[in-house]
Amino acid sequence: MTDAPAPSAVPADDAVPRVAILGAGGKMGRHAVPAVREAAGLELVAELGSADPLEAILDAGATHVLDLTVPDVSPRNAAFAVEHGLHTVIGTSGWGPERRETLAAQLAEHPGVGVLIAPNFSVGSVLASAFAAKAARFFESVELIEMHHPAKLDAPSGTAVRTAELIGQARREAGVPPSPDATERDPDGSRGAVVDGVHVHAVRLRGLEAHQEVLLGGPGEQLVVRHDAFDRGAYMPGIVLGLRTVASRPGLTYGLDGYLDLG
Ligand SMILES: NC(=O)C1=CN([C@@H]2O[C@H](COP(=O)(O)OP(=O)(O)OC[C@H]3O[C@@H](n4cnc5c(N)ncnc54)[C@H](OP(=O)(O)O)[C@@H]3O)[C@@H](O)[C@H]2O)C=CC1
Ligand SMILES: O=C(O)C1=N[C@H](C(=O)O)C[C@H](O)C1
Repeated sequence: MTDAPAPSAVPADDAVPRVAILGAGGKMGRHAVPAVREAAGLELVAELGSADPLEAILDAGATHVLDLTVPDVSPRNAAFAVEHGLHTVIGTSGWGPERRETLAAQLAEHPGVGVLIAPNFSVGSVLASAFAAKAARFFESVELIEMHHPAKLDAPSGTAVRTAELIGQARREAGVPPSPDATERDPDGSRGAVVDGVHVHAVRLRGLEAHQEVLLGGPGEQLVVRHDAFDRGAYMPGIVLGLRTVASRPGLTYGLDGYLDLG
């Protein structure tokens, strides 16, 4: 089984994170269960699904929660975990600014509790988003295409939103004007969603897993930053890293890049 890609201290025995996985029977959960079970310095104490009460987390003596559920229930799960002083790693999508603000406010009342919201656990994806953000100020135009399997519940993807936010911030800080666009008429929304000034297009296609392209355009040239996740194994090292690290980072961390030394 894969292990964490970046160095992170394996805690002493008395501080071994005791992990409850919410959504253990889902596509992500089914990979995360063996990954957590086999990771040095982590103990898996509960595998929970939608039929289980959240109190089962406490009954199992968990110190950490890994949320891999659905956008509608993830905020309720996180609020329960924080209320009970449990460090929490969230992979579920749908954590927009309002939800993050609410959670940060709750965390302020529970100093010492750490929460990581990781829109993407894949180190390659996190790097692709960082590269795109770094490049964004050098190009007039930027648009994003995210492509996923058709079972995905939300659009645009959490990764696309996070990437667009990073790009938007980089362009704002550099004083880059909006991408040029002469569109006058778009009754059917063909130009996609606009997230932080970035047009985001979502594709749902049988055969795909999780893919993203950031298109950056300047006079006479294009740079494409693309990432492909072919298998959910791509996310497991990031999950293990998150679980090993979250207790040492009180408060809210948004993005696995917060735990990676990207410079
Ligand atoms: N951050 C990242 O790197 C990644 C994030 N994701 C995100 O993770 C989430 C899960 O994805 P995926 O595994 O593909 O989705 P699935 O639909 O396969 O699984 C979701 C699981 O959530 C469970 N669930 C629903 N409600 C509850 C509840 N109240 N308590 C506990 N469990 C519940 C369901 O359990 P049951 O079967 O019992 O109903 C189901 O097994 C999505 O939001 C997805 O976008 C996906 C890939 C990577
Ligand atoms: O649902 C998925 O599959 C994925 N969801 C996450 C997202 O919304 O960004 C991460 C990855 O894209 C796979």
